[in-house]
Amino acid sequence: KEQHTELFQKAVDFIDRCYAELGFSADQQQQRLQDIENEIKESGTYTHTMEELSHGAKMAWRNSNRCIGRLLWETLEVFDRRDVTSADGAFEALQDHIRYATNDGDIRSAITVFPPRKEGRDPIRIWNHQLIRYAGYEMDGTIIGDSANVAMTKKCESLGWQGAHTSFDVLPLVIQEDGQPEQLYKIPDSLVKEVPISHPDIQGIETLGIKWHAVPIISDMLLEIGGIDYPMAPFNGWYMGTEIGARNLADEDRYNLLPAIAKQMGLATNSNRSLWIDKALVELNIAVLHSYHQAGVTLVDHHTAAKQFKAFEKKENNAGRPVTGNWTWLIPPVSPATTHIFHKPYRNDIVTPNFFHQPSPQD
Ligand code: HEM
Ligand SMILES: N/C(=N/c1cccc(CO[C@@H]2CCNC2)c1)c1cccs1
Repeated sequence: KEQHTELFQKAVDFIDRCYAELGFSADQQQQRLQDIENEIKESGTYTHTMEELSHGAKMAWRNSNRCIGRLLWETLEVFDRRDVTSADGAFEALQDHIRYATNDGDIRSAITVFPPRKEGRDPIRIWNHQLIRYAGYEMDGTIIGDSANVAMTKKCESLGWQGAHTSFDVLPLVIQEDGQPEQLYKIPDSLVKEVPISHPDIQGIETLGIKWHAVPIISDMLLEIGGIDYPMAPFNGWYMGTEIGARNLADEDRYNLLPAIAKQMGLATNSNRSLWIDKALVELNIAVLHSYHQAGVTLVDHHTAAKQFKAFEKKENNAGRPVTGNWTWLIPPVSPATTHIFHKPYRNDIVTPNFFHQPSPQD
């Protein structure tokens, strides 16, 4: 059938490049393609070997146009959990991922791959955007916690979850087996490493009681490799400081902390021209970088990250691979024009393997 041909074509394209990169011979490649053709004819799909899955996941990171952290694409730890089909089993695997990635602060980049989509059905899905995120509560006009997560918080409450209503309640995981009602799982507190935010010079900032979690673990994107879709493949790296200091804690429709920082700095906030917002923003980002360093938690500043991305560009050119990128995401939200990225264009061509946004399980 034509969709078998389409799938086989995607497999050929992937195996060609993957086996060339892994140094396999033309014969090994031909033999593998023959096996894949037979498997597709028999079952309508095909199963990646451990090696194909591992290298495919690394290629997907390397092809992520919006990612500034791609220099380290080959260091990704890949956990093959295609054996997991129950929500309970998935919860165990997710706890293993959090433990491995956190590594007491010396963060290790990892991805856990759960079973692929089969005949249009997803064996198992996670509803969370990231494994560790803070609840957001709407209380008569004001919001407590992370306003980005108000809907997810409501979803968890509808499933019986009750948060403590602090600004930093870690949300439970919502996991759904195909055709089953979604289930709630509380991540043990001992697994959630957090960093209290203080400033090296401005003492008052510590009194604000701000903190953030150590490890970002994206759990709602789809990993596509050679025509096979993996709708549940949570992956983590470490944060770039600006994500926390210039967006999560600074955006007006997130924690909106710039006025509070300015107050601790004794800045007048009644004139734009004084650039008080910019002064508060820089000091908050200094505080984030200082705090993660103090806590021994891996974090990269946006200048270092940009230099690493430059090294990635050079490495890819030497490998004869074009670098694709999404400029609007690659430039950092603080001092973008001080990085080389700002001053050059990038082609935003989509190359697979890659990570894609997908409808959330409730859609
Ligand atoms: C190792 C340290 C890493 C750093 C510092 C880093 C940094 C970043 C940053 C700053 C963004 C933009 C996020 C935003 O603006 O909201 C991003 C996007 C992205 N990163 Fe990385 N990254 C790292 C590792 C990884 C890993 C291990 C993967 C996957 C295996 C990955 C895949 C992606 C993807 C797919 C996006 C785009 C997400 C979207 O479209 O919503 N990154 N990265
Ligand atoms: N540092 C990171 N940052 C992000 C990477 C991908 C996505 C996100 C969150 O994206 C949200 C949607 C747009 N901005 C917030 C953050 C990483 C997460 C997982 C591996 S590295």
